[in-house]
Amino acid sequence: MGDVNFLQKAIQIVQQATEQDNAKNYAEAHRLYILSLDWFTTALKYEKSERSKATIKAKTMEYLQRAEQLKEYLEKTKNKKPVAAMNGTSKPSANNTKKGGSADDDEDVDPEDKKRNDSLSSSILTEKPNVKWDDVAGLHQAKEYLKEAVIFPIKFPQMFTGKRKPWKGILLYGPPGTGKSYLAKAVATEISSTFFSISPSDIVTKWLGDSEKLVKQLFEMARAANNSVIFVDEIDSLCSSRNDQESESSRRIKTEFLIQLDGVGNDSDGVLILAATNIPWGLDLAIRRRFEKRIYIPLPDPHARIKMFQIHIGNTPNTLTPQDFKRMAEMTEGYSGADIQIVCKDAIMQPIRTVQTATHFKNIRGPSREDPNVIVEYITPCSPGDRDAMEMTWMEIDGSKLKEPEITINDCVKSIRTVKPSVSSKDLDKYIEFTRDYGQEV
Ligand SMILES: Nc1ncnc2c1ncn2[C@@H]1O[C@H](COP(=O)(O)OP(=O)(O)OP(=O)(O)O)[C@@H](O)[C@H]1O
Repeated sequence: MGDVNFLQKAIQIVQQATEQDNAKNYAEAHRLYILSLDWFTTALKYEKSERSKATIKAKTMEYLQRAEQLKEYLEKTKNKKPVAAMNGTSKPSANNTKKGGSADDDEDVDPEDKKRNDSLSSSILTEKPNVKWDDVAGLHQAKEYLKEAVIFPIKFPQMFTGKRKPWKGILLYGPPGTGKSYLAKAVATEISSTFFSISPSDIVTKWLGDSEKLVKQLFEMARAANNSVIFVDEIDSLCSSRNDQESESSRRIKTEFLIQLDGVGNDSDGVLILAATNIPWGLDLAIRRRFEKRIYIPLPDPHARIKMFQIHIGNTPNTLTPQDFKRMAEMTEGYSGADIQIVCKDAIMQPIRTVQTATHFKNIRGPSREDPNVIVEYITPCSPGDRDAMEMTWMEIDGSKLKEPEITINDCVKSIRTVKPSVSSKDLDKYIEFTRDYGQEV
């Protein structure tokens, strides 16, 4: 789905949210506002125009604030505190109560609370993705830092006594698609202890109440689990720099994060906070300072790009040579890991397109899929001029007889030409500047 669709989808949902808001269906309006934020955030990632990005960001902030207003209203209503009904604008209007407009539906104490808590706990508790260190191409120094920060303290606790303490907070930052979340998944896979993975929507969406209590609960769980990692993806959405537009709820979440990051009043030993952002300059300064290690995750170098092509083409049948991989790496200067993954996914589909568009096929012999020692007959696409060419289409072929063509360098070159890099050199300058001032080159 192209980025234009992401934006259209976001606008469509937020229109529904506004309709529900105006109809005073505040719970549904809140849900739709939050849902639209996910789509706006995704559209933002793929948006190239700075002007459009600024507009999307402003609208996203506006809808987030409205969602938080509704959340606070719903929370207060739920707790039976009389409050002015939302008048559909961004602020509750005092005169609404004069009109008897207060929508204080007398709900009983909401039995859903516990269910929300449980569902939230399950959504943020341990996940064990199957990503090995070797699946992450390049980023050797970042991997070493993460092993030093996470693996060593668990494997060799005796080394971390007295003044030698494990790192408490590591911030991974860099352009979109460079492997920050992928590295976190590798950490989750490689460590034996508990890995908590949360995204901003977990904190804001699923809890119609004080999100900061959730942040506190999360850290308490992590401390109880001992030697655990909390991974916060897109932390800039939760802890952006202070501004007078931010809502009360955002302020409370940030304050709670600060308290927990400092381990104030709690023994937070054994908890590592790993966070990722592609907007490090948007982070609240106090939050940024509490991440002792700030590691820049850059675009991959040619060697890492070769490795990425090998990882993402994998064992799909292909005729690629080491020279071909080198050539693809040279052609993809400025591509992120995510861009290369998309190139590989497209290249892997090329043989399917060859079969779909072929007008001639021929018989070949090859090892059986069931038993490579047995040679069987297959049928595969060929050019019309081929000596054994038979004019037919794929619809006339018996499924198991088809031998799809192998991926060739031409397939890959065609895919590279259709997939453009998602990071501009202007974006890179901002990361280089941030790294010079606050970060660590790896
Ligand atoms: N270093 C890498 N090695 C192998 N694959 C990679 C690497 N970096 C990115 N990828 C591929 O790109 C996909 C997206 O990467 P990832 O989600 O880690 O990006 P990110 O840096 O977290 O991006 P964002 O900031 O947009 O969240 C991964 O699932 C993986 O398939």
